[in-house]
Amino acid sequence: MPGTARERLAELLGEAKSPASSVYRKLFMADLSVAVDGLGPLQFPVSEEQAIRLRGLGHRARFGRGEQTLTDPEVRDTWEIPKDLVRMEWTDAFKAVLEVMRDELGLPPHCELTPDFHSMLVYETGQFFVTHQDSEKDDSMVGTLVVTLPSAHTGGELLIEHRGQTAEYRGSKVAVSLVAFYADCRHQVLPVKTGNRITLTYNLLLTGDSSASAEDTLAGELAACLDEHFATPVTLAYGGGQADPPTRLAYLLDHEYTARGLSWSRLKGADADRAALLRAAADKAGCDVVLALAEIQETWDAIDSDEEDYDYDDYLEEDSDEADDGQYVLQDLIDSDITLAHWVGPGGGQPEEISLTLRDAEVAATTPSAGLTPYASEYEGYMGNYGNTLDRWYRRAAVVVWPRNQGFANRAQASPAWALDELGKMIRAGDVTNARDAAQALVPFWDAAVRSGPQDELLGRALGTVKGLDDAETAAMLLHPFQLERLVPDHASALVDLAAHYGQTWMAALLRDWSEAWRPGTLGYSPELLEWLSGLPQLCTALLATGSEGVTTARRVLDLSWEWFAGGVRPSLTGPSSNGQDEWLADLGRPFAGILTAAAQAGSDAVLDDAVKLGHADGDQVILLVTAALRAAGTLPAHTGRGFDELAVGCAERIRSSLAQPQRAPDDWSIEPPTGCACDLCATLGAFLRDPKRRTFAWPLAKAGRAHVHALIDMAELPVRHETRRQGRPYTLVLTKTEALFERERLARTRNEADLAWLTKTWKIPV
Ligand SMILES: O=C(O)CCC(=O)C(=O)O
Ligand SMILES: [Fe+2]
Repeated sequence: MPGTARERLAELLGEAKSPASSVYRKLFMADLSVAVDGLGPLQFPVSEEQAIRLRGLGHRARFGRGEQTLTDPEVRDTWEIPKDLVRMEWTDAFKAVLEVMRDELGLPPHCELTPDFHSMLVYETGQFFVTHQDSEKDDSMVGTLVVTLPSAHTGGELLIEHRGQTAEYRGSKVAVSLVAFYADCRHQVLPVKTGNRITLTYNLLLTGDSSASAEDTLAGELAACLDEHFATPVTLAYGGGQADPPTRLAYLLDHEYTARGLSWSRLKGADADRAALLRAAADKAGCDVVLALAEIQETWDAIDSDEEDYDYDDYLEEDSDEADDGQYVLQDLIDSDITLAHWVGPGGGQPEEISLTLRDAEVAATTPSAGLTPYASEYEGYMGNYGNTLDRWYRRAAVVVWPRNQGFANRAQASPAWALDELGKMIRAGDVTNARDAAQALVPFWDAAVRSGPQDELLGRALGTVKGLDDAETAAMLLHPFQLERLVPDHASALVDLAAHYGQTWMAALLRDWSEAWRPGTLGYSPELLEWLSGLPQLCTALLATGSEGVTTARRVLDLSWEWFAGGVRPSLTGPSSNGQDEWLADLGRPFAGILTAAAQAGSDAVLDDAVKLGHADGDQVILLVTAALRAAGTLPAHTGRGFDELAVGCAERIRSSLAQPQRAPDDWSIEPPTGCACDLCATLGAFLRDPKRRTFAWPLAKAGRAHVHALIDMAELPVRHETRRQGRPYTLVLTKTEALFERERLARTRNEADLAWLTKTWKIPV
């Protein structure tokens, strides 16, 4: 068999026929003769007359319930012919049929199924036997064989249940029917509707060694595939060389399951047999198994089949995202993503929520996902990178196998919270060396695993755990994937404990590491981070409450916060303003106030001084930022005044001088041009904007030029209307200065007056 170990494994599991639990065969009438004392040989098909005479020899059949043997025609209504009156003779065909049945029941070839005659039964019209299970009368009894003699009758079907499925068997008028079933199957005989149903029942005994069954052999082959899989380095795509052997194998089952319905005992159809085989194989290979739920997304290059028949259907279907999946023809698989989202251990129980993204080399499946029905799909028309794509989502159960000694790493990757708890347990048990070793096993995937999980919750656990490792480097490694803005007041004491344990240099490096992702200029894009800055006073209060190590730690947090905030805001304080930017600056008031308040609490003089300095920045924009911060200060826990007072004074001064500027004359149409571009077009534009007399400008300009000018005007929100007159070549761009120029300045003045009044009143600034 060619291919990788995991491909062979999938193929073996696909071919494995699950053994039947009941089987049926027919023999010729000539293969059996039955003689009954007092009646002579039976003629096949058994006539009504012979059946009546046969009944005459019998008695009501009993049935077993617990220790008792009862007769109750409500439960079992049939005639039993005393067994010592009956003699059967079979041809060799009987033995051959028993061998076939043995194979189909999944029993090993070197064993023998021996029939042990049990009873002869006659069901006359109306008689039956309700659902029951046969008692195993002998240690070697594995099942029952029911032989229905040829006779004309209807009804009297033998129903046999197994794993929620029911098989139905009927007798024949012209043949001997044989049904064999395992002793654990519940079964019943439905009422006979016409005629007589006559059966011989046998206990089926199994002799010979059944330990090396076919299943056993298959499990051995599968185990060999697992051994090879876990020992073979992975060949990376695109000539990327070789990587370590895989640490897990996820075999995808074929049915869809919900997280709640995920259970070893509720697997459907062939899934149950395959899972059982794989478990047996894993056991042989020294591996552990879990049953997981896989979320699968596949992106296919696809053709809309409607587009193929342009002439006919094109007009029928509007373009739509809602994919009628069957309408598309799949071409190539562009991308596939398989993530395990839940799992249950080998012993079952509640599914645990996890998250583990699998690599291709870790997945095997007998049925590719494309051969199943997705639970959702979405079609996207031509997007540039690819042609048309069809996204499909599947949810499949998976049996996940890993070598026993890789159990910790596998579970840890799927659930970092679990890993931290386990480390904690080892530490508490005094097993620190082991805990350190286990932590080292996390290195290859720890960052990615933490970053894809619920970081807020994890950080608390991590802070509480790493001190006990008593190893600065390992502790730093475990904390590395987190971000500074995940810190909340509840973490304060654990964090300060670490500073005390590993030293302030270690803490400084950790905090810097945590703010590494705060790239300059990302200020505008992180509402979450701005919210965190606004909450700094609470965090600092908690840190300061822990004592002097807490003060140092709080100051470090503030230094980093201020460095990033000031770096982000400074470039926006100079240059021309726009409405969008004004709004943004006003939104920064709360985080600014948060930093200042916390800095005052922690006595971070450097931060406070620098903030006051920022308040003196050139440009009127700073007024917006500072007044927003001062207004926000009212909503923060009592500020100490230091910093805020100086800012308030500076701001009031600033507003006064702005108001003292002469107002724009009614005929002054000059506009301050945007900075930043030094091209010829911008020079021409600038000259027009600055000119107090010119209101309109008809500018013949080719398309690219017009686009550049449009963009500039829109971005700087200049009070200038732009229209393109589509006449002549090139077209003419017509620019017109609008009344908004005066309106905006009037508004700014009104706002400044209001702010000044508020400042002088609330911040007690001398008028
Ligand atoms: O008569 C049959 O088909 C089955 C009888 C039976 O279930 C029994 O004897 O236990
Ligand atoms: Fe039975």
